[in-house]
Amino acid sequence: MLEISNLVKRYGHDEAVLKGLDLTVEGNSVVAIVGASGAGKSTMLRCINRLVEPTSGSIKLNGNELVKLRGAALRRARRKIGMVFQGFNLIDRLTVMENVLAGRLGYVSLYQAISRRYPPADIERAFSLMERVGIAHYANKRADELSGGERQRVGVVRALMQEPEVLLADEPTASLDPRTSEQIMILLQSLASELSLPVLINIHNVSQAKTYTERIVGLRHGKMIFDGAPSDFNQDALDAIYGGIEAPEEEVAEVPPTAEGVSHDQA
Ligand SMILES: Nc1ncnc2c1ncn2[C@@H]1O[C@H](COP(=O)(O)OP(=O)(O)OP(=O)(O)O)[C@@H](O)[C@H]1O
Repeated sequence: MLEISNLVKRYGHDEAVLKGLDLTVEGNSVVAIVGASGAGKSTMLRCINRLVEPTSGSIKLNGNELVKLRGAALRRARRKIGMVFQGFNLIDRLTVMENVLAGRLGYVSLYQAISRRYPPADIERAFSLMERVGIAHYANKRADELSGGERQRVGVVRALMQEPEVLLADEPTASLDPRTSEQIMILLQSLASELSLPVLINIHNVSQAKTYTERIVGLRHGKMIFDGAPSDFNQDALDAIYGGIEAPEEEVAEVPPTAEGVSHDQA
């Protein structure tokens, strides 16, 4: 379980970007974080894995306070936080398997990593996860030979190799075409349930948030102004979050796409 209490982040002397956020996410839940550009979505995710230092507040993962951790304790805690990125963050010249095994870097010794002598259990886990997401046949391909959707599956498997207790996804579908985006959202949804993993997804596409997550958190100027079920995310909520700032283009569609129209083959 992830418990965020009164989280504040101020960059330098500027106005706070996060103004006292409270959010609790249980295992299995897929939560979409929506909000206009600059609302603080990425800052919030980055505070959780401490890529950004929170100014104050508390972030607990399964009871362990993350905010005060330093050095080795912070590195150990970070292993439990998987991250999936918009731009995939793969090493292009390495194979899919090598990229996936990079998810174990927090666990193996420097010697094992440099000599690529990962324990057999890591290799087995890598294959089984790659099979699960449909990329096992690409194990020896260079990462830059894959399509965007395949590359994001590599990114997801690499994050899962960490045996995370929470998965954070920062705009994981923003670089993908609509159909591939939907497949990745379905994959994240299924994995959350299979692995009892809380998943937080920063997403601009409100239609996808409504279709593929079970809870939407809306930020505006660093404050949470909506927290509820997708069915309650109505025009008033949209106006409150985006009113006067921007109209997310996907909301032009009157009817959000439903899961029925999407292939579940690879989910
Ligand atoms: N390293 C930084 N130093 C100073 N200000 C920053 C830094 N990172 C982000 N900000 C500011 O914090 C605010 C929130 O940014 P953040 O990236 O968290 O928003 P966001 O909701 O994720 O936006 P987007 O959807 O465009 O990614 C913005 O005003 C941004 O300029």
